[in-house]
Amino acid sequence: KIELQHGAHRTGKRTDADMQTWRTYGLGQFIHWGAYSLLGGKYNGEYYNGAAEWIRVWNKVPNAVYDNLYKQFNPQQYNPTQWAAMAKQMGVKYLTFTTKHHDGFCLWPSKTTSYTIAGTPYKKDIIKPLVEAYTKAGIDVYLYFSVMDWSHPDWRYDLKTREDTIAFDRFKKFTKDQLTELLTLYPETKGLWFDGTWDNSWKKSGAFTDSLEQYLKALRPGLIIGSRLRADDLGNRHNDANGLLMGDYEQGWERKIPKTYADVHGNDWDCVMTIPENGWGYQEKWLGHWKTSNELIEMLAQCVSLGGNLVVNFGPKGDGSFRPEEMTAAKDIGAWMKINSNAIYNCEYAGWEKQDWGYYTKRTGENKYYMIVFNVPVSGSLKVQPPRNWTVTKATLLGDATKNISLEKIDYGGSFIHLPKGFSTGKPFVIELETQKATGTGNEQKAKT
Ligand SMILES: Cc1ccc([C@@H]2N[C@@H](C)[C@@H](O)[C@H]2O)cc1
Repeated sequence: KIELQHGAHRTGKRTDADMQTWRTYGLGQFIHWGAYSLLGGKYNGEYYNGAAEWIRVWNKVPNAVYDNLYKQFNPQQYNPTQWAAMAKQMGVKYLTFTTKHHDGFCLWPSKTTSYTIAGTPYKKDIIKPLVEAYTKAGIDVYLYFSVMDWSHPDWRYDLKTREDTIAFDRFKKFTKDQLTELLTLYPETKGLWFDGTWDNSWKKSGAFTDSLEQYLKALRPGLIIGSRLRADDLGNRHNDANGLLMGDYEQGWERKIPKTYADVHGNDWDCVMTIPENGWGYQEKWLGHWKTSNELIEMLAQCVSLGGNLVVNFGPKGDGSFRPEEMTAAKDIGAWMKINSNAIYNCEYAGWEKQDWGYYTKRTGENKYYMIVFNVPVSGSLKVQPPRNWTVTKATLLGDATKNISLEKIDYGGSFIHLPKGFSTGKPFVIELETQKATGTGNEQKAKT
């Protein structure tokens, strides 16, 4: 064990009510919106082949051009009530929204810089009406904040000289002031989602990241902050030098999903996912493959089956409207959740042996299990093999309990669920299992020799 002043201060999961709620979400929405949304990954008729919100680093866009884009930001179609309604219909339980991305443009009227929404033709605070609309719709709001800020003269990638350190100390104060504004202006928000914390300057600021987190949590008791904020005494991020997670949940799953429960290391976690291949801000042209609604539903099932949440990203245009592909995804996922959300909300890792037909989830606190089925075997029968002395007592198809699906015990353990001949819904479906754990002497089930 390595002695650390600024490593993890807690082992194991947070057990308070705010974190219990976070665990129940299942499905979230990310929204990336800012000056980059005005370009959509394109400049002078050419497309940037990287992530659209990173277009400022493309040498074809002069910094002076990019840094003045905000003077055109005037989203007359911005309608946070409509955004919240779309998210509500989709079945989303929490939103993560970009208050400031790496470019430094603030979507709230910050007093710490002139590079804010107040300096745009739109003038008005974007965040307040958004927080109100989503909170009113019953969706919790989390604020994305990029520590790295390309617009700030005191930002440093590394601390090589005394001058660097003096400048970066000013930058740390600026960062703390901005975060204080956000927590003070938007008291209904539940957490902060940090990004832009991978550079050496931040890795060398472990003590500051620790005191900043403690300051923010004192300012807002219950605040939820992932593992992407902190660095320990030695510059380790996410896990400290002793392998302990620094944060309320693991925030490393960006555009990737754990393969097995072992990969989760007993942490809470969520996966943030783009619908197109890469790129979070609005991109006029989606290159390559983008996820179909069924693919997104399968990612959702995968995440919840391994004890996490899936957060699907949307990148509205500069005018505040969404792409048709995103609206379709929201509608399709919403239609599926309307029937099957019992397998997603308030659910956790089931711990049953995974079968080829899909994923198990378990309702927290109950002996209720769910089968989220993507692949029906050629036999039309789904094998369920719970741990020994668990038996399945009832199987019900969500959305159509009349469909008679029969249950047959298997002599070598578990059950078959026989689907009606020619059964197909054309999309993933869910079977709810009521189960019982056999009590008694336990020798009812002869161990096979
Ligand atoms: C290498 C890399 C750095 C930053 C990112 C940012 N994190 C995502 C959540 C987006 O904000 C993206 O710009 C993505 C990849």
